[in-house]
Amino acid sequence: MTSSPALQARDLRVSAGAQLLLHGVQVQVPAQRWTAVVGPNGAGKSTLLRALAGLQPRKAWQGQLDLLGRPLAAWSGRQRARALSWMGQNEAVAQELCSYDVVMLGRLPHQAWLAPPSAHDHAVVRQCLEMTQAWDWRHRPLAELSGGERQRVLLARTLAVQAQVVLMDEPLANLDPPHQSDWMQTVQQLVRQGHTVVSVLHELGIALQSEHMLVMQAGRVLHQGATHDAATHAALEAVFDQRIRIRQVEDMWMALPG
Ligand SMILES: Nc1ncnc2c1ncn2[C@@H]1O[C@H](COP(=O)(O)OP(=O)(O)OP(=O)(O)O)[C@@H](O)[C@H]1O
Repeated sequence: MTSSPALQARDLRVSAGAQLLLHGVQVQVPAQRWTAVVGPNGAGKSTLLRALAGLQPRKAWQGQLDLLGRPLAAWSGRQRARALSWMGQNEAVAQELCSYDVVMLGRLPHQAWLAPPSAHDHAVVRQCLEMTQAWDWRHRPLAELSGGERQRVLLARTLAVQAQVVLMDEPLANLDPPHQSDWMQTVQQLVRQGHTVVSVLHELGIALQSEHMLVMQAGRVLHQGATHDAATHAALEAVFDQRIRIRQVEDMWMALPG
């Protein structure tokens, strides 16, 4: 790894009551790269992502978590909200808010207490809604939108933070294939601009286009490394019980039925 990692977990244990969900994992997320977190249902992907985002209650985890080279605890809430943006799975967002206002929530870490949004905030919100092709329904409340439309508004909100590190849990849920492809291009653009992106993905075809991969199973990180390494492909095949095969088809890595 050439520069220091954007996110680092050392001997990270996360528990829920008496149950251990993550068993002392070591993770290094390279800066300015796209990392995909993959593995079967219940492997601990969301649990890990939430911990890296600092969203696990303090009593639920042990170990060390660093964001951009500093312990998470050393960041103020506001600093962290600017440096790291988060898109969760089935997030509770006020359904009565119109899409525009939902995306404006992404600008909160940049605004002074009770200050109205600046012209720049409005420009960023517009740009992000246009990027995810959600501008047309900016006046509609979230409750009225389809699953995919809603997801694109939430993606726009995540982008509106303009954070250095962007974490997304199953961002492709409900997106149709063209919008999945758009999402991938947005991520690649973010990385070209110097951002770090980490996404939990079940869509292995898309995950295989990432640069770095964390392969999880049963609360452990079985493997982490360059997505195109043979060892990463072997780990992927192993965690899915050899029921998939990773093959290159016309210059593109794909997951095929085993
Ligand atoms: N609050 C909780 N209390 C008890 N068990 C939990 C809790 N949160 C998660 N778990 C369990 O921890 C394990 C990992 O859950 P997690 O959501 O991290 O998995 P995942 O890899 O993201 O799964 P999926 O692909 O199905 O979304 C699962 O077995 C889940 O049931």
